[in-house]
Amino acid sequence: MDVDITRSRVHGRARAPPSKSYTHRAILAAGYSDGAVVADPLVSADTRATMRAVEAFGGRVDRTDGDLDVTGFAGRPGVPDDVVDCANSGTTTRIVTACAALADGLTVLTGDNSLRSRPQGPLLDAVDQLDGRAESTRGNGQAPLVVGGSVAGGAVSIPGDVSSQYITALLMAGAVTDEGIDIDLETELKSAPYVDITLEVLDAFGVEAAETVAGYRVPGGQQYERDDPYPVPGDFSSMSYLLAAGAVAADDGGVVVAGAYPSAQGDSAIVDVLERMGADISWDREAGEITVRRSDLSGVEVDVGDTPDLLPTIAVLGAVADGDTRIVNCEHVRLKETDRVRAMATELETLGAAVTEEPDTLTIHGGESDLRGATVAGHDDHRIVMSLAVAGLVAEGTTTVAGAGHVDVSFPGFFDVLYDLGAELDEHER
Ligand SMILES: O=C(O)C1=C[C@@H](OP(=O)(O)O)[C@@H](O)[C@H](O)C1
Ligand SMILES: C=C(OP(=O)(O)O)C(=O)O
Repeated sequence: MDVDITRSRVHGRARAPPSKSYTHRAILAAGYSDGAVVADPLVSADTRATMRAVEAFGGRVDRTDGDLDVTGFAGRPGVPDDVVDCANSGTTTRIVTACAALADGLTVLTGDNSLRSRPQGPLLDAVDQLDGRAESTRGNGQAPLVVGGSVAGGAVSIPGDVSSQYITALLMAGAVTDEGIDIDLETELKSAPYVDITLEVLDAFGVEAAETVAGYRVPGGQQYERDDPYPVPGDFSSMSYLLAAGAVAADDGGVVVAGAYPSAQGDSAIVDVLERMGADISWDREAGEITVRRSDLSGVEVDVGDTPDLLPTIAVLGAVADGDTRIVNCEHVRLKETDRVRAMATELETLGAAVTEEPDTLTIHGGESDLRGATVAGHDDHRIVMSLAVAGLVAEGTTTVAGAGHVDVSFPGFFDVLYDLGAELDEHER
């Protein structure tokens, strides 16, 4: 599917979808337990991959009244009957790899083209250090993967600058090993708030884990337990597109985004970034509502070490702002569904923006008058698609975003929400 977006104004109220990161963790935590209910989950292509994995390990996931009723495998994942398809989801691949290392037999994991080009080597190496078996079938550190080995716990040393999901995966699996897992970080940890989300979800399921001087430690022999339904908060990465749309294209009362309660999500930093750029934005934390009105934006420097998923949104804001926006510490953002630094540089240039790309920095030399509608590639990446759709609201004429259906990965209904806010858009098959 492609989407044509014509320059238009937006206003009104929208609700953020539930958090993808919390939903993945809650589904797997419930899988590690006897069973639990995940309330108000994100049901999207990525979280469906995690549901499939829990079922492959012997659990069951039923949808009841919008909740997920998960029957768990009680800390003992079975050997799947078939290959586990992680589709486009890096999170699923990592948390399922560590879970598969507990099973008494082998699991084969694969996914789509993008997923099969993402780095898994450090996690495979960690499983190896724990005396498990973890191999890339092509020997290139990428999926398809073969994993197993009844890992009993131990100590691992792992880089922190490739993906925090390796740490999340080891902490979640380590709790049900005999010995627990000690994680020694070889480098600075990127995307660190995502490990905080993991610790929060573990705690909510009665599992203890903590930061140490060298990294993290999770004691073994624990049980995941949760009596009350686990409530998933709203997703700040998804909110970033709606807030950006309000900041660059709102009229009347602006855009109000509901479901914005404080949580461990680093991506709530989008509020601070917009404020620093000069946006008229206010966050009522108790009501869980953020209101943003259109204002003149100025370029700023943003370090995305903790918040890689905000890069496409900030890049578009930078293209509309006056002056330079420097997005620094972004090398790990090249390891996502696509190389998002390169993709945003390419597509913003197609729309007429001036951009300088360096290995670890993306600089956008902004100015709204420069953006002109054009056909841009979505790079089969939900975040590239959604951020370019926001650019389409301000680019002169019509912008066509190709491959727009990928929003299903994290924000199904994104274009309906944008349309309801008043965006002039047309979805069509190619
Ligand atoms: O754990 C998570 O839920 C995520 C961690 C981040 O990845 P990295 O840790 O690989 O940077 C982020 O980009 C991804 O969208 C979700
Ligand atoms: C990178 C992302 O997710 P994952 O790593 O789970 O594919 C994302 O949602 O932007």
